[in-house]
Amino acid sequence: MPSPRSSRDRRGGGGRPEFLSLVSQRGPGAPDSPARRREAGGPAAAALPEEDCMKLNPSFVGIALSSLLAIDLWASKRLGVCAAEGSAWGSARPLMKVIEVSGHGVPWLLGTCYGLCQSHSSAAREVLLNLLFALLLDLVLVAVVKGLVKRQRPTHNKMDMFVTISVDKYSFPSGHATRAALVSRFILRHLVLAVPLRVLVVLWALIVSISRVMLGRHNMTDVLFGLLLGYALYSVVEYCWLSPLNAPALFALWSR
Ligand SMILES: CC(C)=CCC/C(C)=C/CC/C(C)=C/COP(=O)(O)O
Repeated sequence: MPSPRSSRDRRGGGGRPEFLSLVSQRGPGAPDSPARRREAGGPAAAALPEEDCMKLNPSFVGIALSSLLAIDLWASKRLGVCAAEGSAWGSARPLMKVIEVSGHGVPWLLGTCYGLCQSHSSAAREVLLNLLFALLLDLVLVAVVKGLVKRQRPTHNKMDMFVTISVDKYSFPSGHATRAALVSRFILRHLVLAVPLRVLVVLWALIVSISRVMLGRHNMTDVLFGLLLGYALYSVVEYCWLSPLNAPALFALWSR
């Protein structure tokens, strides 16, 4: 019966560490396997071929990513201080839930539609119509990414959120963070506000984002990616900006 030692030697160990992933990908019997090369010749033949070195990179990237995700899970759990009534900051949970509603899709959609119905100036109508377009685009994009990535919400999350749709059982990216970044960038660009109010808008976006982790709804990477996505999405909205010139039928509809 072969001893563990002899089977390690057969894989070409000989006291030197071996990258099993490479060996097992090619198989010990493959004609160009490192083991065969060592059997065939001197030190030059024992060196790893260039294509094998290239194949090492994905595993290093994989290890780096897994470590990052592990840190993300660990830190997000520690920061989930309002995840339940009994958590360290459980008494702040009701306030966090108010902040959650302030970044929810329903109030923003209803508020924008209400504003559109009430607006009498064409400039206000144009801005609000584009805000509505931005909010809908954001909902669709977040739903698509959540459906593709299918990352589960943190285990410490209590699923007691105000109005959700089916993909909201997934957590990547945070829809609240995406909306917060998108809406705040939109407001800063299209509303004339005094500096303190502009600061307040940015603070609101940050507080909504941080509260997602504190409530235990998300891991930090969900929120960070959400913020980036929302920020980038605003550029798309600006690029596709709807106006009476490029969408006359739409504006005619709202001016009736
Ligand atoms: C018109 C239409 C389909 C409205 C749906 C509005 C709605 C229910 C949006 C969901 C908002 C929500 C709960 C997002 C989840 O946010 P996370 O930060 O937890 O990802």
